Amino acid sequence: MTAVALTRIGTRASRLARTQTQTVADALTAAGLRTELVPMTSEGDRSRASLASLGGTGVFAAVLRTALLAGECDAVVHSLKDLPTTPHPGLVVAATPPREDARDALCARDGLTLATLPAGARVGTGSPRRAAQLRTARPDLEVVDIRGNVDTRLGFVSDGELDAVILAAAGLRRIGRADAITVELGLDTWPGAPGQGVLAVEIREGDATGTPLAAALAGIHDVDAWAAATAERSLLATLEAGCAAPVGATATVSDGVLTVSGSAYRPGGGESRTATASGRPDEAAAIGSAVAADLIAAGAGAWITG
Ligand SMILES: NCc1[nH]cc(CCC(=O)O)c1CC(=O)O
Repeated sequence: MTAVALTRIGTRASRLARTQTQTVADALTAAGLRTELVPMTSEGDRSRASLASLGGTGVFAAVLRTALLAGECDAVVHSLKDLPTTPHPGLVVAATPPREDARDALCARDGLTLATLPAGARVGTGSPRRAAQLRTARPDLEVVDIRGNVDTRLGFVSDGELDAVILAAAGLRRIGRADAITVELGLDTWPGAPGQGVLAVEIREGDATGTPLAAALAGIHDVDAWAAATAERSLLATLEAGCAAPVGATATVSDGVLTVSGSAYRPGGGESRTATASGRPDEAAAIGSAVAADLIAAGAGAWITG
């Protein structure tokens, strides 16, 4: 009798990370693998310092990737929007399951909306994109820079310190806190981060072909989520921007056509540019960079590097 090898899946300790990783583990178990979660703490979780001072994009992913390469686990699950756009040597994203909600959500006290928040209301976010979108939509609000996991951020509203926070709808749904959402912000006027709502399962390159793990991951891979994420991330990479850039992107596949829209915001608010293109899903990367080139041509470059 041959025992099924154990697949160890590394995860950060936050409730969101554990829930996301468990979802993937359950799907792999259903596909016949034996799985086990291996919790890890990243510098991004330990520290309250700004993300930029910790090294920016990728601080959350770094510990998991090191453990994966060291053989301490066999797979890791990332929120794709937190993953740098440059591939990591020796590792591959082997699966993106079907996308969750790509929208941002306003979580406000007393059921308030973006339109009904009173002038001067304090709205928390640590994201330069969300801050710029807020300053553009409602220059009369006070944007407050916050850090912390999803529960910590929601706590700022329930304890009265803030009037609202903006979070990803996907994360709130995954941890069962959709009840905190007062408004889902429409992607047309409020695009989310490139890759938002998409999970990425990363494994060692050497395990990517001919293994039971690769076969099981192929079974949970969603080609539309992959095409959309590829286009959005290519847009970000062409802008030479990271997850902290004031850039939103939204791509969808419908009737075999991939449509990609990107928006860049002046960090202080008041101005933005949007560009759109469409084509075949297998041209996702090229379409994403074409949209980025249009944004640069329209003058958005200064907001990203400056
Ligand atoms: N940067 C933190 C982060 N990374 C992924 C998610 C939510 C899940 C997702 O977008 O897939 C969140 C929380 C948030 O932005 O509210």
